[in-house]
Amino acid sequence: MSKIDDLMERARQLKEKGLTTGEIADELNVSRETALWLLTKAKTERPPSDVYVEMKSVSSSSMRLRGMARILADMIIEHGDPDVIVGVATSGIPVATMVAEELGCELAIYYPRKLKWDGEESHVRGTFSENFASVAGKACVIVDDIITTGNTVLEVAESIRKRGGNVLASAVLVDKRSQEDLSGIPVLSVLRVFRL
Ligand SMILES: O=P(O)(O)OC[C@H]1O[C@H](OP(=O)(O)OP(=O)(O)O)[C@H](O)[C@@H]1O
Repeated sequence: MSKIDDLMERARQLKEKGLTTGEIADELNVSRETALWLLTKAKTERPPSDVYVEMKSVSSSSMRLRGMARILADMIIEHGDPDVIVGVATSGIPVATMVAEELGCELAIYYPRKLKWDGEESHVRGTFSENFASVAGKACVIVDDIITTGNTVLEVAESIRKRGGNVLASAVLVDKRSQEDLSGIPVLSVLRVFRL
């Protein structure tokens, strides 16, 4: 099965489970336009300009993830001296844990709004887990696996600031947005995807 066929099948299965096009886009880490194309036009029209990043070869191995975490940790220390690494659920948690260990930082966990969305409530907020470190009064670095639109990082940054924390930077394995910063927050990444 080709990668496109595989993605079409995954998109179809997610749709059957009741996910919206936006949720399918998040799940597959592609743009909304690409998710819609996979669901409706992949057999007839050329795809929108987008890239699909296969993370499984890294995320299925803790040893490989540790290698990536070391690279991020090395980049983070050039940007300051964080107290707390904020891991974004779900896929950001393993790499954030390893980055925190590398840097000797505390670990906080943030559950983004979209993970709590149940299709009804529009006022749902993301939350920090009470079982991990607090961000209040601390220098924080947000760690996730991938940036697609940047909305998740911006949501986490807003929540950190509301709780009295300071955002030093965000650090991800792959940055599909490819800009130096997100509303002034430096974006550090192992790989950055540029559209030509
Ligand atoms: O830059 P954005 O457009 O906000 O997208 C990036 C977010 O999307 C992915 O999460 P996903 O919703 O797939 O959940 P997961 O962490 O459970 O894989 C990824 O892990 C980031 O958290």
